[in-house]
Amino acid sequence: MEVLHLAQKSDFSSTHIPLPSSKSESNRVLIIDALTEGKNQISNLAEARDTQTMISLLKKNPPLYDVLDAGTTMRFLTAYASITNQNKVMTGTARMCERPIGILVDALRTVGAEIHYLGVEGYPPMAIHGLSEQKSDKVKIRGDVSSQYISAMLMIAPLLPKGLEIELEGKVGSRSYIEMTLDTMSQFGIKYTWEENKIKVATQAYQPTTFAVESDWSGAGYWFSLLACADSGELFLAGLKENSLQGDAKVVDIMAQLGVKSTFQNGGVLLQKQEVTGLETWDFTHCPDLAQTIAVTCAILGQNATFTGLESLKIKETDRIYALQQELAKFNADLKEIEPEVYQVIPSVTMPADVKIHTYDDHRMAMAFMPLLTKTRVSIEDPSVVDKSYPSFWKHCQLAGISVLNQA
Ligand SMILES: O=C(O)C1=C[C@@H](OP(=O)(O)O)[C@@H](O)[C@H](O)C1
Ligand SMILES: C=C(OP(=O)(O)O)C(=O)O
Repeated sequence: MEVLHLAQKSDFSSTHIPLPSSKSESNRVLIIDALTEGKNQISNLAEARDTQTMISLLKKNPPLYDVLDAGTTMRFLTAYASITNQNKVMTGTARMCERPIGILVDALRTVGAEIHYLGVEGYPPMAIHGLSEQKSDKVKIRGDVSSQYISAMLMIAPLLPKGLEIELEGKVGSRSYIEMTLDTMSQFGIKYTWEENKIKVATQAYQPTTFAVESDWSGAGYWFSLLACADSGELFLAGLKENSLQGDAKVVDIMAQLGVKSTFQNGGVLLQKQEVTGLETWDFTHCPDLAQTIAVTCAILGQNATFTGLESLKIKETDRIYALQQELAKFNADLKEIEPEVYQVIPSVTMPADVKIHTYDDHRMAMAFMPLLTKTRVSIEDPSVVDKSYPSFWKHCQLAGISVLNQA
């Protein structure tokens, strides 16, 4: 297995990081663009594998949509293939076939799509035979498993002959991603209402528009974390906006408590060190992709923070709770469940002279543990795992002056 060695370093003076674009925004505009038959001017699409897979599947339109490990690509294309009345087989990596999709399939079947499971009920692979007639204009979707099912239904809603009312049932997680979907749809001229737990979208046409994808706030988080853990320095993150569509922009507020000051300027954010005030508790329900980043930062900084809202982490690229516990233990830290669904970060008291991080086929495991290099020598197994969202991540580490040594 390939392993990357990162030398210890703790000063990052004036580095400019040309962040990659957001894969979440990219995958939404690609679906909307396909539904408006490509009359839009879209720029800054993500280099992320999840987005490149979406581009290639939409362009080549093969009978088998193999999305690899991309959750949004799987969920959004399942709805897209249904509304465009195509016969498709949807599949992905072994892990993708363990990530549930039954809630979306049930919603699509309710509106009239014909979908069959080819393996285990409720999970990919599935065969889609399209949606020839709309059976219902109302669906109920539980909100506590994945918001991607709701986003997928929302993006096809304007094209349904009778429009769609989605009733969100129970607790709604990753709400910021539903808002991102609706905000993006608005930019393409779509009107909707969201009152209490009902979102209504009438039949209407997407209007061609110009859309520039913003840099990725989830990817930005690793640089905030690096500076939080460093002794000194300054980093500039390019292409981030103060009024972002992305919920992970919350990292600004979290990191303000963990010693990083953010100043929006020159089309990006300047990060500077400031005093750590301490992060006591944080609810990650609406920004789950920041959880690994903040857990590792707290473990390194000696912060006993309490985390909630981690329920969805177990069904992502890997079981991220288990993966975090295993890897934090390598430098004597932990993420301990102190009561059901309440976790406490137990920080490291003694740091080994080197730590080897296993990455569990999860890009965020590789990137979240990178800041450990401020305290010790780090090696990262299977470093190309970052390609899912941030293929230039290790090059950007080199830009920051980190010595990165690749070994087979
Ligand atoms: O809609 C999106 O772009 C995403 C929604 C979130 O997933 P869940 O809704 O499954 O939590 C997030 O974790 C994922 O990285 C991207
Ligand atoms: C969970 C993620 O992605 P997805 O669900 O789209 O595979 C992620 O990028 O952290």
